[in-house]
Amino acid sequence: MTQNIRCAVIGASGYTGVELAALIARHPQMSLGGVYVSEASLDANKPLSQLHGRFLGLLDTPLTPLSEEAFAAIGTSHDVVFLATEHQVSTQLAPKLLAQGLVVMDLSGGFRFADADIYPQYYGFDHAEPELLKKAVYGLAEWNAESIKTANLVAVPGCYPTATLSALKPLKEAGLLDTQQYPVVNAVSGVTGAGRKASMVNSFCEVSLHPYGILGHRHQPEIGTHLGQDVIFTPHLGNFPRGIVSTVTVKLASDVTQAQVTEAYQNAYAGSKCVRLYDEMAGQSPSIKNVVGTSHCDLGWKVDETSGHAVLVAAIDNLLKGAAGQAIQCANLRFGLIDFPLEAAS
Ligand SMILES: NC(=O)C1=CN([C@@H]2O[C@H](COP(=O)(O)OP(=O)(O)OC[C@H]3O[C@@H](n4cnc5c(N)ncnc54)[C@H](OP(=O)(O)O)[C@@H]3O)[C@@H](O)[C@H]2O)C=CC1
Ligand SMILES: CC(=O)N[C@@H](CCC(=O)OP(=O)(O)O)C(=O)O
Repeated sequence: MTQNIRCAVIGASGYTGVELAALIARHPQMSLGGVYVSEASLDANKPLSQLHGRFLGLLDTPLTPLSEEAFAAIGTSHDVVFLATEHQVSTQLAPKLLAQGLVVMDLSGGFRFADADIYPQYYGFDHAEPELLKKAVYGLAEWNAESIKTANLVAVPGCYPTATLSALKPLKEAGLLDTQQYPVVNAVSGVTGAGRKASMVNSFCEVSLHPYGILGHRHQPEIGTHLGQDVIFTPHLGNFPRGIVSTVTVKLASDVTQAQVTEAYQNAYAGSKCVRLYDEMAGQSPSIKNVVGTSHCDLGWKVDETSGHAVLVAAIDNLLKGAAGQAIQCANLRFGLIDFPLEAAS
């Protein structure tokens, strides 16, 4: 049980960063070291709890501006750095942190593809570290556990891909999907998915419920790449703070039954503390209400054996299983720690 993994969080004032800091502070085998913002941040030196009142008395640590000096010193007092920063910022910071001998858990999309050609089209910049892309491990914790255990750079998946891949992969791996038909993914996210920085798009009076990024969102190739089959993905922004429901319609291979689909899920997630399977026969369905504030991924499914289609449903908290919670799951695997927060009381 004794371990003390020293953790830093860069981007700690943001929505995922503060969740990370809170999880680390409560982790029985981790300690929270530096919490950083950009050098010119308006929030530099403010206590984290001044920005996020929920953590008053729990996270009063001041935010350190990431000067060159502060950056150079991170390696002397930490084992792992969590990057809760924008994609291109992560691609600039990660190589220098790895060179300091640190393990890096990156929450951005900066290292989720081995192929650098994806970046100009879907992220709007040329990737400066194409060789490092090949070394990064995709941190979908239930599916890549063995590789994560030895990785120095983990690319924690996006929130929509976490929910959607968790629903699709058991069927794909069991050979139950019709490979000629694109799975169709419609997902709704709360507004924290867009980050803490104010913008017209995520302002309270502007958000109702609408699709966005139609046929061009960067999570479409992320899901397709890590599934091994292209999909149609349409995200929607909903007027609630946090949580994602992803509803996926698939064409199944010939003669696949409800019982086979159920068996695929049960086999894939046997022993998983994080993934919870809903019993459709009992009339339950995954919902945001049941996962917000937790690192669970709730899954449900129903097969129409006549038409050969199935509808799969996944629900997660975008800031926890969709970001900070999964990053901690990956760090637990990497350092051989207990399964906090799903094992320990939170
Ligand atoms: N929100 C979500 O649901 C999810 C987000 N992600 C990804 O996680 C990352 C963080 O997202 P989120 O928490 O929403 O973002 P936020 O916008 O809420 O926070 C960004 C953080 O980065 C800091 N920052 C900005 N520039 C720098 C810099 N150059 N150096 C150091 N710190 C910097 C900001 O502080 P300041 O500007 O004051 O310096 C702030 O603390 C992003 O890559 C996002 O795509 C992944 C999955 C889900
Ligand atoms: C509601 C909302 O805006 N969500 C974000 C996805 C957040 C996420 O998972 O982020 P990354 O892949 O960027 O790390 C979006 O659609 O861009």
